[in-house]
Amino acid sequence: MSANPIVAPFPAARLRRLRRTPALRAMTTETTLTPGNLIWPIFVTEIAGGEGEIPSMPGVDRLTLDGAKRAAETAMRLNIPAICIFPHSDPDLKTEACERAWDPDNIGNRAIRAIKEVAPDLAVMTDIALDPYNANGHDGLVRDGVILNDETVEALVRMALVQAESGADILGPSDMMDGRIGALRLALEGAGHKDVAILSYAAKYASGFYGPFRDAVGASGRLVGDKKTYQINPANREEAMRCVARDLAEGADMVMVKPGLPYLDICRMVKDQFAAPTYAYQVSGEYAMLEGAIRNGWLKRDVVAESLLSFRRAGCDGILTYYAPQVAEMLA
Ligand SMILES: NCc1[nH]cc(CCC(=O)O)c1CC(=O)O
Repeated sequence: MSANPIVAPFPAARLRRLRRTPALRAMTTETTLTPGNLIWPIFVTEIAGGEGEIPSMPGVDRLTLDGAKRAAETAMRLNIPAICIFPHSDPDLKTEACERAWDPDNIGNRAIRAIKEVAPDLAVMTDIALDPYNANGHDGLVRDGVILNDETVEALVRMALVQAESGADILGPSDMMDGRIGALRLALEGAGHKDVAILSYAAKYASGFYGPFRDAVGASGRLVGDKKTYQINPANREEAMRCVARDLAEGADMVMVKPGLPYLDICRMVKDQFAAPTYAYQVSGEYAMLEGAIRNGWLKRDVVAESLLSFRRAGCDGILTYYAPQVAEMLA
């Protein structure tokens, strides 16, 4: 936005004139929020009795496969174009080698197929990272306390091909290893999955706001150390721009900034610099903050739509948010 608005001196300019009535306000609304802007992240469990509310995300449930199907139908009814699957996998089957990440019958892949059965037109997005299947909770393979980059990328490629085979429309690499987008794109082309899109978690920060998510997928107790050797330092902007530039150059179709609200400056920079499809993830900790305050009566529920509108104002084409169904219902 480089325009230089001309404002007449008062009283020639009375900026309140255009705020006076709902009609005038509607005419001068600059940004919009529609269900088409939303991607709905869901948690799917394979553990008997693992379904139900996530304590640190009140109002968000872990779903069974049947629950995931019902969510897909809800998304279709509400015109939410995409659902994003996060697996809650059996802790006894987590290993250091993470083999289950590329098992066609892991809960993530079963959920893709289940959703495609009932809602073939719904876009299904996945998560590509080893953490749901990793004994130590990291997104990458670990040897002697070091997160291995290149070996992890090979594992991610295996994981991605199986997800594509299972019917995923959009792959979401959330691991922050170097070189994964190029490797994924090459492998997808090679395997005939040329139309599978990649939404890269390109600017993903080492944030404290992921806490409730790690509870939701059962990774909290396991994580040894932190993710600072692969996720971006929250102090950095330029580094995020390099990550986005690199991922687009390697073949990402869309890019994401994560977390959302505390990183709106990054969203705006990405949109302005790269003019690519840009998404933000309003992460679990942001959900917990809003929902906690709302449930305590400290905030009214309309802050939810306001928070999502702020992403649109910051240049995002869409938002991954646990509030997707609630907001879509409100907008309907
Ligand atoms: N691959 C891990 C992953 N994928 C999505 C989220 C966070 C989402 C949220 O907090 O809502 C995380 C957590 C992490 O990096 O530890």
